Amino acid sequence: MKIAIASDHGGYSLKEAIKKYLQFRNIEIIDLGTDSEKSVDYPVFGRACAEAVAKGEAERGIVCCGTGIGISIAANKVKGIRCALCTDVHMAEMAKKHNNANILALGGRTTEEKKALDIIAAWLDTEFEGGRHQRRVNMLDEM
Ligand SMILES: O=C(CO)[C@H](O)[C@H](O)[C@H](O)COP(=O)(O)O
Repeated sequence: MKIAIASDHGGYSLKEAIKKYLQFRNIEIIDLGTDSEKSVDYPVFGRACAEAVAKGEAERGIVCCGTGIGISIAANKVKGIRCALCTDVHMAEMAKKHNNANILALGGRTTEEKKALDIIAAWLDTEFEGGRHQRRVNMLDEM
């Protein structure tokens, strides 16, 4: 599996920790920036990650900003993207089971690192349930 990852300055430190975790799991990474804690604009990075997933350059994406809110809004503007901002493991499981979220958003200033990695593990290791949820995902993708 290949995962595209991007953040603004508020999510930079968490992004770097996530990269180490994904490497530990032998997951290939496309790092779309940012490269430091210097202030940047989250829409640029949310869009870059979303476009990489929408074009099939990566199967999934992870985006981080201070809260995860702004960068998830940006990612969800790209057609075909279902970006879920998750603040606990249950939300991450449901984001995959019911929504088949192809991008996960996390807050670098709101979710501590260990919890963020648990959330990522849940999202990666949970299967989409399909069935009635596929119908609803299809409706989302037509919007
Ligand atoms: O987009 C956000 C909130 O919805 C993110 O938290 C940003 O990282 C945040 O807005 C950046 O704020 P800063 O004061 O410019 O560091």
